Amino acid sequence: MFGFLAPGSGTSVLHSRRAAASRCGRRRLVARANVDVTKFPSEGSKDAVDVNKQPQEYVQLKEMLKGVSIFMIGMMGSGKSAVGKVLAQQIGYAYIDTDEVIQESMKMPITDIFEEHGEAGFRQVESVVIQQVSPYVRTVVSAGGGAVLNQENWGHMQNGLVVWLDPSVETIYERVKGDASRPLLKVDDPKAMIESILRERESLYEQADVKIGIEPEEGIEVVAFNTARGLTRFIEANPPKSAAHRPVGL
Ligand SMILES: Nc1ncnc2c1ncn2[C@@H]1O[C@H](COP(=O)(O)OP(=O)(O)OP(=O)(O)O)[C@@H](O)[C@H]1O
Ligand SMILES: O=C(O)C1=C[C@@H](O)[C@@H](O)[C@H](O)C1
Repeated sequence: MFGFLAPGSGTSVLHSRRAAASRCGRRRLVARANVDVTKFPSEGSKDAVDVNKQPQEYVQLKEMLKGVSIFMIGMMGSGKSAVGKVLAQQIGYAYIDTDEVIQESMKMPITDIFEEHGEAGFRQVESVVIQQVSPYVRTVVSAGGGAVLNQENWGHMQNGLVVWLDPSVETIYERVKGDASRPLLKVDDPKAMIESILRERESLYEQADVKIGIEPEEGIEVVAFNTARGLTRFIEANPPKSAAHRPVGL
């Protein structure tokens, strides 16, 4: 059904009423979620590894990053949390998982959030979390698999470097098939669902600064190492513009 156009707005009255109601619901939901990422780790990892035994890639990456944060994106089960934690530990960064912050803030598991507030409600809280973590430095942020769907999230993630972990559909399925914590995969054919979600999001994941392809036999440590190498190469190819190189007057 179409509504009337509100004068000069280009949006229908019906649509704008709905939008106002949804903004109101959004404010209530976000207030209820009481998101406060400052409760989560923001300092470098306490279990920092022995630098003498550390692979050179991590030492080099840490130096080159100069504190810039890293956002891990990718499908459910791609390894964002597992790999993100290892990477954070190796380079002495803090680690934050947006799914964990959301669950803690809403005091319920993700499946319940989806049931009670729908995927849209979950996405709203997710965006608030991403916005709150975006100014952090020296942090590896594991973003939810669907965080890439929201354009504003991309704006916030541009404060750091974005890494896409990209295993095959088969590998993802093998990792998540026994796990009931992912509401989008509670369907008759989860593998077909993974395929369909990936198809829908692939062009968004492609926007990452660094893409890490993952072979089935590559364990978490190997992928973390490859991620460090990928980031190092990216920074070498795209060195940050230093103040000295900026045109005078800007
Ligand atoms: N390279 C790997 N080799 C073997 N197992 C892995 C690898 N990467 C991740 N896993 C395992 O796969 C499962 C899913 O990984 P993880 O939770 O890190 O994915 P995720 O991308 O954070 O998923 P979600 O977005 O759904 O939270 C975990 O049991 C993890 O230990
Ligand atoms: O890919 C997704 O849309 C999701 C991934 C998980 O990280 C959770 O954020 C949630 O289950 C939704």
